[in-house]
Amino acid sequence: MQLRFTKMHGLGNDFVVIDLITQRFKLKPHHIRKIADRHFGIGCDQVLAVEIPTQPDVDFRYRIYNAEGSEVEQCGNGARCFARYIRDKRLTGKERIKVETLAGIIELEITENRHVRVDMGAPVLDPKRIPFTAENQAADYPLAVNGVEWRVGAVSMGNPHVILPVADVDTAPVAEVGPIAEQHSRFPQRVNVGFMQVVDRDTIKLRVFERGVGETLACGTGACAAVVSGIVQGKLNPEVTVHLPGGSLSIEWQGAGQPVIMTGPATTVFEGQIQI
Ligand SMILES: N[C@H](CCC[C@H](N)C(=O)O)C(=O)O
Repeated sequence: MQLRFTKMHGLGNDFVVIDLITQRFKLKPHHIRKIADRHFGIGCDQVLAVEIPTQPDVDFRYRIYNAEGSEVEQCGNGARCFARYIRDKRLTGKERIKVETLAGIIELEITENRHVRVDMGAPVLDPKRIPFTAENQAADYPLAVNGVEWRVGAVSMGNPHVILPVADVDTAPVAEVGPIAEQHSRFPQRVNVGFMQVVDRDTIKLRVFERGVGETLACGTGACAAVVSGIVQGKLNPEVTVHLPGGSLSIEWQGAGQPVIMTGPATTVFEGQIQI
């Protein structure tokens, strides 16, 4: 079958977006792996599917698949691209759209400077719901990775994140520690691994080794999780600029029970068709 797709990225975290409303097709893991393959397919970090919602009072359903084929709960950079896609394809005339994801409903808004503002919902800090094995909820936790004891943050944005503090992201052991931490036994659903350098109370630098992908140029939910962890640890103010290798995001969190607001760009690169 020929599938129409749109290639997009959010700060270099790249996506293949497929409209499964006008194209009836059931994506299976091996399809995802072929589409995501940077040599034998199109190439991307994640595949995003646009679907009809299953819940009332929601505009669209947004399904997210990591390059390895696994379906995941949430994707921040993907959410911004999803909003841009819906707007550019004129699939809605609304300024704000409600989107159903595995992690729950998120609200997307296209701002005047073509950036996208996303209400990512409230973060989850209860270890049991991340999920993360720990006696009690804490601002940070001891975690032994490859024989080194780290003090890490653990946060879910619908998907699990562990945040490792580093003095300099440029020399952070992402390639060595990322894959080991991703599979750590205390994260039963594996985990996205963030390496966070606090520059000042309003600024961090971040690199992320993503679950099911590897290091990406940016991770939206990773940026949200890192800021939440830094605020909980008393290191950051409520509005933070997050500098990632692919660019910068604005993240805002006013505290427990409040949603995390992420604002940043979304870019369409090209359209195409793939025989699948
Ligand atoms: N790898 C993530 C999903 C994509 C998240 C990322 N691309 C973002 O922008 O949030 C996971 O397995 O939870």
